[in-house]
Parts: sequence; C-alpha cells; structure tokens
Amino acid sequence: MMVADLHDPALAARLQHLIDHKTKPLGALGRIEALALQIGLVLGSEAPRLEQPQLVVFAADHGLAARGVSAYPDDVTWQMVENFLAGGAAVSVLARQHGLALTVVDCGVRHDFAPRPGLLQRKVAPGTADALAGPAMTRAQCAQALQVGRDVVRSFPGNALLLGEMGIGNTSAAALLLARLTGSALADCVGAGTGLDAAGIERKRAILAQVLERHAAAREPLDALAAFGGFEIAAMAGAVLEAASQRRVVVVDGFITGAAVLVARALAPQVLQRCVFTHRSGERGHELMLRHLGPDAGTPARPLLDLDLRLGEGSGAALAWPLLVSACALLREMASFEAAGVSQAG
Ligand SMILES: Cc1cc2ncn([C@H]3O[C@H](COP(=O)(O)O)[C@@H](O)[C@H]3O)c2cc1C
Ligand SMILES: O=C(O)c1cccnc1
Repeated sequence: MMVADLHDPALAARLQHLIDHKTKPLGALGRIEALALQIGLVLGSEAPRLEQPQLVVFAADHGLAARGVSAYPDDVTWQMVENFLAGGAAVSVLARQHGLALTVVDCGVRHDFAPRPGLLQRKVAPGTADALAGPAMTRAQCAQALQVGRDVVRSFPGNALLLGEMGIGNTSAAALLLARLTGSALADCVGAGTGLDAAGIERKRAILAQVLERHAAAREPLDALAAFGGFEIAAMAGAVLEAASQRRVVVVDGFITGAAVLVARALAPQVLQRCVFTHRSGERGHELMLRHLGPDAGTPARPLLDLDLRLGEGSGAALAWPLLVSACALLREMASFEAAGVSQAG
C-alpha cells in the first residue's frame, strides 16, 4: 500500500521562510506555525486553503459488547446513529457550527436503517463476531471494511477528512490493537470507555486479556485487525490510507480513531505526515498511543487540545477544526515585515 513521502525540503524551506517573515516575533504563533507548515506540505501549497471538509462518522457494532465491556448497552450504537442524522448529537452540533459536511457510514450496525440523506449504508455484517470465541471478522470481511473506507473517501470532494466513530465496545477493540501493534502491556491500554467504574475496568481488562491470549498468533496488522475488529476501525484505516494517498489532511479525533491510524501507519508509515492529532483524550491509553504515533521514535505526537474529552464521534476533531482553518488563513493573509513596513529585530 503505497503512500508517497511528502519530503520536499524546498517547499518546507519556502513555507518556513514565509512564516518567519510574517509580522510577529519569530515563532510567536507557536504550534500554529508548525500546523501551517504541515498543512502547506500536505496540500503542496504556500497558500493552502482547506476546502469542503468532510466529517465522516464510521459506525458499527461489536460482538464483544455482549461480554459487558461497556457501561452502555449496544443498542446505543444505532440509537446514536439516528441521533447524528436527526442533528442532536454533540458532533451534529459541532459540524453545523463549523460548516463541516457530516456523513454517517453504517459499516456494520446491528440494525436496519431507513435510507436517508447523510447515511451511507455499507454494512459488512450486522456487528462483528465475539472476539473471545474467534476472530471478530474474517479476513474477507476485514478487506471489505477497509475498502468501504477507501471508497467513501474517494466519493467525497474536498481536501480534509475529519474522522469520527460510533460503536459501543470500540474502546475494547482499540485497546487490543494498541497492545498488540505496539507491544504495550494491556493494563496500560484499557480504560473506562463510556464510564466503567474501577470494578468494571477490572472486568474489562480480564476479558481483554483472554481475547489477547486467544489471538496470540495474530501479530501482523491485518491479522490483529481481523481478530479484534471492528468494522468501523477497519473502514477508518482504509479511509486514512485513501485520504493520505490523495494528499488530504487527516484530522484525527481520540483513542478509537487513533487506533485506526495505528493500523494504517503499520501498513504505510507515511500516513502520519498527513495526520493532525486534535486532542488528548481522557481515555487511559491515549497518551501511550500518542507516544507511538509520533513523527519519529522517541517523539510523541502532540495533540492540539487537552480538554479531557472522552466522547469520540469526531467531536474533538470538530472542536479543533477552526485552528486548522486559522493556520491556513494566517499563512495566506498575514503581511510580511517587508510588505507592512514593520521593522525587524535589530
Ligand atoms: C450516549 C453515547 C454517545 C456516544 N458517542 C460516542 N460514544 C463513544 O462511546 C463508545 C466507546 O466506549 P465503550 O467502549 O465503553 O462502549 C463509542 O461508541 C464511542 O464513540 C458514545 C457513547 C454513548 C453511551
Ligand atoms: O477518545 C475517544 O475516542 C473515546 C473515549 C471514550 C469513549 N469513546 C471515545
């Protein structure tokens, strides 16, 4: 799976020169400067403009949810899909506020939805299988889910993809992928998800330890993805690969979207050049995940915001979106010292 290296020292130098000559003390816009540089490199432009941003919520159910790994019943998955489409979910409000096109992709929700605008029906199966009894998905289902993500991105206009997800039980799948793909201790990867108490987290951890053990042989990224699920995580991994290969900016939300990026990165490391990590989730394990998603070993990915969000849906990506828009506007529109006739440092 080829994703081109964005390495372009000449463009990087031109962008840095532009940024350094804007009317402000050197470096004074802090990490917004690094963000502007990154977006300029992704879009291959000294005057980048984010266009027709797409917030896509990938939704699916998890067989493992029946084991009681979430604080909420798995009917919440389809009920929240209805809520997204009716405009009442957190991400619906934020997408409206920021002018983001919102689409829900049913990758495998255990429910039949009436067709309507804003919903793409791409069900691989009505929920994954119980990962404690066998692989969550077959390799064919896994490939199909990856392709769903690719096709959905290909069908959309624009140069920015904001990732969102909905799927009761998916912090379990994400924790398992984090543990397996990074070799981290499971205990460091498992958190409260929707709000388990200490005893609930202990139960979740014990179940996930069994799942990890049952699939001890699933070490390759796609084997691990098939073993643990879910359809929405696989579809997001496909979406990341496609968006990256088309040089779109990939706006990553929290723990679960981050797990999809981990998978995509394992298949094509260059995807990370296109990823903007928007916030540090309150979910235990996200910090550890960010350490493994850094630009190089030893440098953690540094998310833009730290708001104790632990929601998902793409809510953090939507909240951070105006920062990306500002970074581009500053790069395009701020005057240079020369143009504004402002004296530079002596
Ligand atoms: C009402 C409600 C709305 C949500 N929106 C996102 N999630 C989030 O919670 C789920 C993951 O947590 P766990 O692994 O503990 O089930 C995902 O669906 C995620 O997007 C929600 C969860 C609930 C209950
Ligand atoms: O960080 C996330 O994406 C997250 C955390 C908890 C529950 N749902 C999502």
